[in-house]
Amino acid sequence: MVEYKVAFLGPQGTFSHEAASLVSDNLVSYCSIQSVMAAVESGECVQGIVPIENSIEGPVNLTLDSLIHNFDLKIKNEIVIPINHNLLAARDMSVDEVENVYSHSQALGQCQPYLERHGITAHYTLSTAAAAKRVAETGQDAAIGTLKAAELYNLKVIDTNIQENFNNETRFVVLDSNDSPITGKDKTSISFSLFEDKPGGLYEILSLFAKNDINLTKIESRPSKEGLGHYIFFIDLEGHRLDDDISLILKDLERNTSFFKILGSYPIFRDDLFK
Ligand SMILES: O=C(O)C(=O)C[C@]1(C(=O)O)C=C[C@@H](O)C=C1
Repeated sequence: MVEYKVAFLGPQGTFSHEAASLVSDNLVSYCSIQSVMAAVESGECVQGIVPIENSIEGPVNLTLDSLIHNFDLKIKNEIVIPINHNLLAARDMSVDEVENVYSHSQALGQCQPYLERHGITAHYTLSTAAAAKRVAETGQDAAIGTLKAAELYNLKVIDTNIQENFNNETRFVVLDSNDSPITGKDKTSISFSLFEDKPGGLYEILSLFAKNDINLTKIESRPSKEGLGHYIFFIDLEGHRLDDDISLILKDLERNTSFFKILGSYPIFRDDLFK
């Protein structure tokens, strides 16, 4: 456990809080993903924990976009935790009495079939715990959130495990001003844009990894915000940016792309990493 301050998406009782608790006891809550990142960039906190992807809903776009366009932070670690969603309300009621539910967009997405089945209307909040807090304060409607949030905000648990499937996991990243040294079991996250839209453009880049037997664990694209048809690609690969073969490929990639940013090298998540 580290002593320095670590920022997380709050308030208390979010899934980000659960992930951040694995890293530190000295946690500070912020109300948005951008304010977590700003706290690390300004030095207010040494590290920040933000969600980056979910096994049902996919990428957390705000995290990807902010890492590219707004902040210069490095990924120091990844944390994967199982996500079980619960329906919470201020009083005991049956699911069929619930008409409106509040939660984070990712959580609402992960529970969408359940909400549809019960005819419940979804409303967004900045986090699951912000929704729980709102329901506790107004005494109205329901929230989707953690059991910890039910305990903290004194809410009744109306239903449990309401997500679409039982293998729901979210991957969080620990952001810092530096990434991690080589451990031998690492991953590297990079992002880049192609010079031009031409046949085989992305294939040429990907073939650099294939030829060197480097396994890619994720590929994603986001609009570059320069107009339709312009994209930024995000790739996670196995290995460290300082490994000999990977550092050569990354240099080659930098020369052959119009935009290139290394988001960081970090140990591949294992359950025992933070114990
Ligand atoms: O609102 C929370 O509890 C969060 O920590 C955010 C978040 C996310 O953005 O993905 C984290 C995990 C779950 O996937 C749902 C919501």
